[in-house]
Amino acid sequence: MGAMTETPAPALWPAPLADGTVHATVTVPGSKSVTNRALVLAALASEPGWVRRPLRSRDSQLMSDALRAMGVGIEETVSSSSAGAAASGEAWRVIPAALHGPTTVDVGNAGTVMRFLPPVATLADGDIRFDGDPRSYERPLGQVITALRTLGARIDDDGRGALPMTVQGGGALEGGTVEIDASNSSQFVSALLLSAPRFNQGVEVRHVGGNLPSMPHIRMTVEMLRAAGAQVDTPEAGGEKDVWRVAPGALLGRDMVVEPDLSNAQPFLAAALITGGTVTVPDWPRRTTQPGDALRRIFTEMGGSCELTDAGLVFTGTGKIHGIDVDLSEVGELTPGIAAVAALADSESVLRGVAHLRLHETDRLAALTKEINALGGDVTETEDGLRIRPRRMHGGVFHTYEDHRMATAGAVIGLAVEGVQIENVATTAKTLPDFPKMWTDMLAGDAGPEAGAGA
Ligand SMILES: O=C(O)C1=C[C@@H](OP(=O)(O)O)[C@@H](O)[C@H](O)C1
Ligand SMILES: C=C(OP(=O)(O)O)C(=O)O
Repeated sequence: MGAMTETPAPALWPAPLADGTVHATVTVPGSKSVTNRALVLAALASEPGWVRRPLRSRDSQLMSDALRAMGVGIEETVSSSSAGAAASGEAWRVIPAALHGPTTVDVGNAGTVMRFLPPVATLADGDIRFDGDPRSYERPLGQVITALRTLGARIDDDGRGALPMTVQGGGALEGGTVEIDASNSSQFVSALLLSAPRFNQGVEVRHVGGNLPSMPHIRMTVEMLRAAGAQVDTPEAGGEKDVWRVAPGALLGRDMVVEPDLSNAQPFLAAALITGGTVTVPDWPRRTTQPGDALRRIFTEMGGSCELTDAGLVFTGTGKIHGIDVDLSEVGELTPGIAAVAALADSESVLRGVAHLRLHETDRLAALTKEINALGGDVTETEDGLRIRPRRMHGGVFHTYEDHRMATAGAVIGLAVEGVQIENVATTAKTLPDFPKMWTDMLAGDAGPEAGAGA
């Protein structure tokens, strides 16, 4: 209906060029994956619990809004506890309740919400409709829908194996044994396991199919379930390969402290690597299931060095960046950031094992190839990843396809290439709403909510 109704083009954000080496301490907000699992487990518990230092972002907001819509109480508090730093700061009190519909869950473009909540909805009394961003209609969900039907659920969908759909919650789910092909997303396995203590028979999930990606995220699910009191059998604990079992039983209301999001630390560590500077990330866990921990190894192989100290992870670059030949199937969400660094390296890189990234926020293999090449780079898609030959790049618009990790990858390239403009940098709000400010603060010498506060 004419020009007045046209949506304005998203703003362009001039990615700052680094004018020297970066030296900063960057406090990274909580992990998306841990926050959204903690919320689900707390909502399914038999007593109230706490989620401390949660991530506050679009994906975690969608998760808490959806749980609230099904009846769960989530009270947001800020505590200045004398029990130590881990207990102070933002804390969400989660008060479980009988889940009910009718309601509609907006999943946005959050894989964790669109996969983890349909099993929860089977436990609700009433219809729970699932809808989301246009991309959510394209991201695979069919394996979860079919598995839930096998376990006793009633789901009304249009037969495409994707959103939108309605779970006709019956207040309980029988559970039992189910086979799924989770080669497109580890989240299918995590989804079935997370709610399984509340299924009458628990669950036995048997993955049948190609290579299962993102295993650390499945280990995160298992560890968090166990921390909440669930009994879980895993392949690692001497069980059958690709088979997980969760026994039925009550979940405890726990006090969970969310670790910093190590995958969101990636662009900041990359800045140290590229500029030959030092970036410290406080509270880097000594032991974690987060895939971002692999950055210590990967970015060291690409030319940096790091040390885990009492101040956190101290990562130092030399300004020299080496190419890498690496299988990223376990840590797929790190691919855009690694590709950005690889485009600036002194030799070719091959990133393997990540065909499933074509089904993420956007087709990440196509998007990275197109956008890096538009700046003069030389990237080709392979069957399961990317081949990146570094070449002198120039400025231009870096499109982000509503993918937070495309935006941060573009910012990394912009540190070394003048005139890169990131289209819709606001899309980083999916998991890191303060990214533009954190980035400019880092370049000024510090970043993060506690920076400069003497913390
Ligand atoms: O369970 C999780 O929290 C996640 C699992 C992974 O998904 P895929 O297995 O679909 O790659 C990861 O990429 C995503 O960012 C978060
Ligand atoms: C793949 C990702 O997200 P999602 O949880 O939406 O799958 C990601 O954050 O890289």
